Amino acid sequence: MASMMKSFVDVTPGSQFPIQNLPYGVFRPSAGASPRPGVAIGESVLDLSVLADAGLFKGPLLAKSNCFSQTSLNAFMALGRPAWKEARTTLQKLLSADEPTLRDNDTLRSKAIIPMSQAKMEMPAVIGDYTDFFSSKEHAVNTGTLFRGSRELALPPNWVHVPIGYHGRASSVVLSGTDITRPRGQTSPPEGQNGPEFKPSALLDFELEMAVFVGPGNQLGTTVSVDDAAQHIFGFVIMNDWSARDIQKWEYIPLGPFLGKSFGTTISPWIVTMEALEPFICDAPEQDPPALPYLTEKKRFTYDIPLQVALKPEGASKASVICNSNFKYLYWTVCQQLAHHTVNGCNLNPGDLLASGTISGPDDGSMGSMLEQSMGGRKDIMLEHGGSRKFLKDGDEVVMTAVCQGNGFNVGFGACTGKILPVKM
Ligand SMILES: O=C(O)/C=C/C(=O)CC(=O)CC(=O)O
Ligand SMILES: [Ca+2]
Ligand SMILES: [Mg+2]
Repeated sequence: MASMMKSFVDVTPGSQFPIQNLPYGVFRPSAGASPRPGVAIGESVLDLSVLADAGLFKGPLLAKSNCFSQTSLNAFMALGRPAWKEARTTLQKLLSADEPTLRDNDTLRSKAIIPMSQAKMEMPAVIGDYTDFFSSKEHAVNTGTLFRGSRELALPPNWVHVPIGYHGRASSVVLSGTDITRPRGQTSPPEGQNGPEFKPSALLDFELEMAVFVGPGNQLGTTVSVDDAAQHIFGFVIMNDWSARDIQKWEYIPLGPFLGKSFGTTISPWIVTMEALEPFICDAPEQDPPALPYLTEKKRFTYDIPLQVALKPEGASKASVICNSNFKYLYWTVCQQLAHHTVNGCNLNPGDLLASGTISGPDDGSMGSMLEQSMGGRKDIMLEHGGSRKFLKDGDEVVMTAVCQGNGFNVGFGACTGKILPVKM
């Protein structure tokens, strides 16, 4: 049984990275070394390039592949689920407590397994294109009310039929830990003035999201059906879609978000695979009205992934939790998003990033942005360890985490963090 599996590598009870997880990332074992693929195990990183060099991927799909000698995971992503399953089987065997190959080979083991504290994480993939959806009904109603007035007009009439999204900016997707500079830009005319202002954003916000990396893509002019969509998804990361609400509000009609969101988007470094998430499959919300046939799944499912956001002001010793949400709340599933993205023949490529949209839940504690929590800046968000906020201040660090609680083990995502730097002169 998967839950009974144990590794010879030290994994403390409650670790986010037991042998049941094995998320993929790209890291440098030392500052001067080249980036290479690895998996997280306990407090360590297993170097897949070392295993590949030692000829330890012996299965039919990976024995001759050079995908683990690359500086990104794109080539591995492109191989598809049978190769991903082969890799997982090989890695779980090599890492298991009763398998001597790596466990008893001191030279190989010390080369292949390094402390995570020593590893410098890099972007896991070259992201060609990044799309952000808008799939939480709670978030859509909350922001719609704040941006457009009444709760009745909040949800656009297309929302329950179309998984709405916008094309984001891939160049500014950055890895967890990267500082984010407060953007400046145009904002609405202040009371009594008729021209816009140009100033540092005063309404800087986070958006709690998850995103999937696309595996095998599709040719331009072809589609991926909703029931095949899962075969095109490699795995999940946590994502923070930083948003400057004052810039966004002035610019977004009629073409959607532009500079209010393209100044930085942060992802967590470890990609948790669909295989690792299997124990956390659950029902997705029922859809009313029913979706069009091309969006109707034979078996509709999503994942139970508890999410948390904490805010740590500059100099504070502790971060204050300000949101507890869950991936399972989303109305549109990742399979519906991916099928919709390709239904016009648009091609997806390995390494493309599809983000869920802000994940808000049904109660006050589960709102995935400060815009919602502060009711558009009308209410203070109290920080449990002191202070309050309406929007982000310079020096604030936002820490997003996600841990699935399994039967005797956890499957975690690590953290997606970023700190706000003052606007640059
Ligand atoms: O309601 C709006 O007009 C805007 C909403 C957003 O800013 C959300 C967006 O980026 C999509 C999402 O994260 O759900
Ligand atoms: Ca977003
Ligand atoms: Mg963004």
